[in-house]
Formats: sequence, structure tokens, C-alpha cells
Amino acid sequence: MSPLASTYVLPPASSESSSSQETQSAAQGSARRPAPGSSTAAAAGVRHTPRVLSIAGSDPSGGAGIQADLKSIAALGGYGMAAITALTAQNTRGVRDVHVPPAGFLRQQLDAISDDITIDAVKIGMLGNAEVIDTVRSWLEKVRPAVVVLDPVMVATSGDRLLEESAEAALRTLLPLADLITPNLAELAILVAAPRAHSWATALEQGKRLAAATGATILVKGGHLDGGACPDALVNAGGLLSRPVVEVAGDRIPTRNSHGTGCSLSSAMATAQARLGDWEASLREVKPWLAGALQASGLLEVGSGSGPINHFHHFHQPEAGGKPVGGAPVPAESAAGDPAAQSAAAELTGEDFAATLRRAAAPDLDAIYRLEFIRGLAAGTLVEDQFAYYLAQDAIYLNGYSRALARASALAPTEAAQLFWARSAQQCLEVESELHRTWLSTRTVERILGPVTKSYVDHLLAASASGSYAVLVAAVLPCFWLYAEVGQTLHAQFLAAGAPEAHPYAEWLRTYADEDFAQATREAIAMAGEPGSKASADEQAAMLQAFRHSCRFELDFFDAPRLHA
Ligand SMILES: Nc1ncnc2c1ncn2[C@@H]1O[C@H](COP(=O)(O)OP(=O)(O)O)[C@@H](O)[C@H]1O
Ligand SMILES: Cc1ncc(COP(=O)(O)OP(=O)(O)O)c(N)n1
Repeated sequence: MSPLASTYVLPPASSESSSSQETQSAAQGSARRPAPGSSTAAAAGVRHTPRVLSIAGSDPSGGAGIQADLKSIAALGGYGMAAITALTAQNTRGVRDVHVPPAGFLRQQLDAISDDITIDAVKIGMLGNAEVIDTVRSWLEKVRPAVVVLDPVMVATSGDRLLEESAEAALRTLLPLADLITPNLAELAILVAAPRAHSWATALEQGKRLAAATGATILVKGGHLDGGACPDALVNAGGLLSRPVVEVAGDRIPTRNSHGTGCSLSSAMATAQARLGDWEASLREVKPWLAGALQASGLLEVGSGSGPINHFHHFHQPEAGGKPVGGAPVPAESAAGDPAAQSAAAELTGEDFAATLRRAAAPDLDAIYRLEFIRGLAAGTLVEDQFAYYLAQDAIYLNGYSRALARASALAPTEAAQLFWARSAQQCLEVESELHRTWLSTRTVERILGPVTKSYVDHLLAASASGSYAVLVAAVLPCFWLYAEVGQTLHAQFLAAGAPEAHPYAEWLRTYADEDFAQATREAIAMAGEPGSKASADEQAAMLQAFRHSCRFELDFFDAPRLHA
């Protein structure tokens, strides 16, 4: 199961207020304008597979524009459509030329779609000139899609113009028709007629001004700030959010492959919003996905400039050589003698190691989502005996896990890492005692060590005894990573269902989207990726094997209540 997992699974002190915030957010989602002819679910503001239209330019190199949008929409679980505003000739090094077809033909594309298909969300990207903007505006006024996300694309990061300067005034007239506007810092400055922000505080200030002027929610993006942090924030003081500024923290991922991040973010947000009906929940789902896509971008090897992000990093991808990564744990005791594990690790570069671990986790993660326990927990049909068994085993596990984290702290090569693991070990023990004090105090359940808990803890203690810091951090990582992902998904599903108070596990599910735990997970991933990048091929193979074992134990831990409760 998960360590700090439950660290952040405790009933929050202010659970009443957080519950009302969620209810309010979910209500906001369901109060959205329903799309014509939509299903009952869509009429309530959300749809399982939303139909999302991108109105944007084409990037033939596949990293930005409609190509990035269609990939992002699919990656976030939507059905993607595209009406093309402009053709560009560009690659990862820059834009060579732009051709804008007659606006009348864009209108034909838009009408052909809306005459036949219910559109759950629209993302608007590159528009090129004022005539195109007028065409999109009049179509929006006619169709009134339920969700409109506007990425005010003006200039590519390469410095090439994607909107005629004379069309900036026309673009302003489109802003009030958007629900969410996603400018980067340069575009934000132009829209509020101010110098470009170089601090986060100034960027938020400009975001507030734009929100007030347009009535839309502004997604202020920290991608072009200096420094190691890369925050994003939703800004709207008009009561559409639970707070006027909802910030989602993030670390800056060291990569030159950021081509199309703005396009991908905006179309992913349109899709998530149509599925979840809640901007905050959408950003909390999209930001880690985007971070993973940046982190795994190197695997694609596309172009020599600023390459595309890896939109499908979270899906199972075959290794070079055709052998799938992941699957059942490798049974051999020594990874050094295991050719499968060695070949999986042999070609890794530093930046990609965490991405390789994530791909190795994919089969177990998929299997977790199919478990009766997880489906029952999400639907509220899980029998109480099984939930109580899970809680009791979690408390026992946390004690052993805390010892493994303390050992990681002892072996850590830097003071920052030492502190991180020590703090995590302490939090585990605090959570264990809190579990006994709260969730377990009202339940009658045997507190004896179950077989899966024993095997999992034995595996962690064996990794602790191996003497390798790199192997140990790989072994402890799935408890952060898989739990965080599962928790986020369950929480998003809970919100999408309107956060029903009658749900028997409502209080538990509500605790899943804890941003502190998400942040700790990001730090743990970076802590494991770093030694992985420096490790020898043999040690990388041993790390991968320890990681896979733990992923499998995560799966078994969630399945144990069915077998042993
Ligand atoms: N190096 C990075 N590490 C992590 N996130 C990043 C990085 N660069 C951009 N992002 C994220 O990508 C998204 C797009 O941001 P930004 O680069 O500011 O916009 P644009 O692509 O429109 O110029 C934001 O969510 C931002 O936080
Ligand atoms: C056709 C097309 N549309 C938009 C962009 C700009 O992409 P964006 O994600 O805003 O960021 P960069 O790729 O410029 O970093 C584009 N290049 N092409």
C-alpha cells in the first residue's frame, strides 16, 4: 500500500470546509451551460468521454497546434476533433512560413461539425488574423459550447509570429466568450498592456486584472519564469473558484523539449473540465500528466531543436527491441544476472530514468484500476470488512515502511535527500498512530500481520539491507507514486460524481487529492531518478527490479482484502 500514502489520507482538521468547497466546485461544474442534445451526464456538466474540438493551426512536425491538441485530448480520455485555422511550415527549430486559408472555409468546417456533433468542449489556439477571429467569434455566439478554453497564441517560443500584430485588438473581443484563458507570461503582458512579468507575484497580479476585465478564469503559467519552480495558478475573484487564486505547485523539469506545452496544457484542460466539471480538479489532474510528458520527452528523439513532449508517457509503451517493459516482477534474486532487466536498463539516459520506471509501473497500475477493491471503493459498494482489513494492514505496513525510509535517510548522499527521507519516515509513524486513533478506533478488526503486508515489508527491508541507496529509493518509490496516481483518479471520479455525501467512503476519498502528498511524490520521483541516471547498467537493472517488485506488491496490497479479510 502506501506510506505517506495515508499520510495525507487522514481526515483533515478542516474537513467540513474542504467538503463544502468541493461541493461548491462540483456544483459549479454541474451548473455549466449544457450542450445541445447532450446526454444526461453531459447535461449535468460532465461526460465520461467528452467530445472536444480544437480550433487551431497545424504543426506538421506534430509537437504543437492541432496535432498536439489531438494527442492531449486522447491522452486525457476525450474524443478529439479539429478545425484548422492555419497551416504552418515548422519543425522543432522554428516556424518557416504560415498560410491562412480563406476564413469562409473555416466556417464551413465549424458548421459541418456543430450541425452534426454535440461538442462538449472547445479549445482555441492559433488564429492567425482578424478575419479568422471574427469567424470563430460568430460561430461561438451561435453554438455556445459548454466549455471554451482560449490559448491566446501570438508568438511561438522560437520568436516567430503566429498572430498578425494588427489582430491583437480583434483577439481581445474573443476573450469574454472564453471560460478559461491560458496566456503565457508574454501574452498575459500584452493582454493587460503591461511589461512582461518576471516574478510570480506580478504574474498573478496581471492574471487578476485580466480575469476582472474578461469575467473568464485565467490560468497563469509559470513556464517562462526563472528558477527551479514551475507553478501554475487559476485566477478568478468572481466566486467561480473555491478561492480567488488556486495555485498548483510544480518543479521545473530540466529539458529543452517544451515545444507545444501551451497547446497541450490548454486542450488537456478543456478535456479534463468536460469530464470532471471542476477547474481545480482538472488542473490537479493535468499538471502531473504534463510534467510526466516533459520528463519522458527525451524518449521520443524527435528533431534537433525544442522537441515535443511525450503525450502518451502514462500508457504502456514497448521498449526498443519490441519487448514490453513491466509485467510480472522478475523472479531472479540477482538483477545483475538477469538479461531482461539488464536490457531494459542498458540504454537509459539520465533524464529518462524516471520515465522508464513509470512505464515499468504501467501494467500494475492498470491492474490496480481493475481490482474489485478499487472499483468498490470508488463506487461505494466495497464491503466494510474489506475496508477495515485494508486500514489495519496499512497501519502495520506503515511501521515497516517507515524503517525503510529511515534507512534511505541514513544512506542518502546529500543533506537535502537525508532530510526528505527522514521527514517522510517520521510522517509515516505519525500517520500510523493517527490511523489507530481515528479510522481504526471505531472498527473491530484483527491487527495481525497479513501475508501480503509481510512480503511487501520483507522486500523493503531486504532492499534496506542491500546497502545500495539507489536500489532502496527505487523500492520505496511505488508506494508514493502509484498511490498518488490512484488517489488522484479516485478523487477526480468522486468529484465528477458530485462528491455525494451519502457515499460511505466520502471522507476517505476526499483526502486523496492532497497537494502536499503530490509534492512529496514529485520529490521522491526526482530523488530516485537522480541516482538512477548516474548508476551503472547493473545497478539500474537492480533498481528497475526492486521497483517492479514494489509495484507488484502495491497491486497485491489493494487485492489482499478480497483474499484475506
Ligand atoms: N520545464 C518545465 N517544467 C515543468 N513544467 C513546465 C516546464 N515548461 C513549461 N511547463 C509547464 O507547461 C505549461 C505551459 O507553460 P508555458 O511554457 O508558460 O506556456 P507556453 O507553452 O504557452 O509558452 C505550464 O503548465 C507550465 O507550468
Ligand atoms: C500551429 C501552432 N500553434 C501554436 C504554437 C505555439 O505553441 P505553444 O504550445 O504555445 O508553445 P511553443 O511551441 O511556441 O513553445 C505553434 N508553435 N504552432
